[in-house]
Amino acid sequence: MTSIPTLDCSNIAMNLKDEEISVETLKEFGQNLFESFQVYGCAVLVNHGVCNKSISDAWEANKSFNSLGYKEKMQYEPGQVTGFHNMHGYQAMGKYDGPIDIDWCIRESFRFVPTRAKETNFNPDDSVPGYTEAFTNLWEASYQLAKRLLTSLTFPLAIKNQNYFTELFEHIHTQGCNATGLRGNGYQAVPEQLKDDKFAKSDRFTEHTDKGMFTVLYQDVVSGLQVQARSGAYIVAKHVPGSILVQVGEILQRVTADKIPATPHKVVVTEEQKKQSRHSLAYFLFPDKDQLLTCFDGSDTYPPIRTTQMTDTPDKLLHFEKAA
Ligand SMILES: O=C(O)CCC(=O)C(=O)O
Ligand SMILES: [Fe+2]
Repeated sequence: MTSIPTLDCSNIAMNLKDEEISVETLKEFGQNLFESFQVYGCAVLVNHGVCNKSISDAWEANKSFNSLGYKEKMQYEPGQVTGFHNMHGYQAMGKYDGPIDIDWCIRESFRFVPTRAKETNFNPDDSVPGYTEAFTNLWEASYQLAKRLLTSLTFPLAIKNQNYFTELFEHIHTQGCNATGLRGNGYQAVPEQLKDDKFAKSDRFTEHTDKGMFTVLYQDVVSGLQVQARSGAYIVAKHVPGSILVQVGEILQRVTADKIPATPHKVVVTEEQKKQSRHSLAYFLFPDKDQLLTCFDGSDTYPPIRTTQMTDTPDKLLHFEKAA
């Protein structure tokens, strides 16, 4: 069975400063990343130089948070918020509310936005000491990686300005201006009493495309993620120790006028995996909330739209209305 290409990032790794990487090196990497996106919609990155401790600290914080009781987690649920960029906190999705008295949901997540963390009470440090610091660190490390990858993608698209994409999130560190978040996902093991329940038999995460520019995903040894290649076939995203998976989001598809299409993916579960919980960390990079998104090639493949129109309109079809 085909597998997702593994890209060796040693030459562009995060322990290297920008000035230590030649244009030729970045160009070659960008071409490989682009080709992987073209065929598979994603790429597995190894030797990326994102600090192991940042990954493991956030990983442990996420696991500890997911293992808390439902009532405790709900203290960090922000309720209704105005605007996606303000969404920071816990969300239980697919909560079981059948005849058996049990606290169980298919997927739960904590969406962490550092600038929001500074101004809200929805930070779980009382329950998981060090949570905010760990999530802030991995959020920042993922941002640095994402910037380098986006700079490399300007070459295969023949964009002269190497900062073309990175200029879309100049206000990423300013409160209230940007929705970029690190989401800690948790999929609980299916309780024995629910094993024949229709609800408990469904996928852990139904097929979807992510909305952002792209997603930087830190995966579990408990697999289940499948990614749709451009051929239409679903490919199993195996866990490669120490690796990072990058996937294309809807906004990158839009601004590249379909040159890099968004990647459908889902998380399925086998009978064996149902006995195990699963965790993942997904970093979603968004342009600034008021940024006007236009097609990079000046074409009118899609009409200009602001980031908030993409993030705050639930109907995905609207996002992909072609220009008349
Ligand atoms: O858990 C995973 O591996 C995938 C998560 C995902 O697709 C998402 O958070 O959007
Ligand atoms: Fe996703």
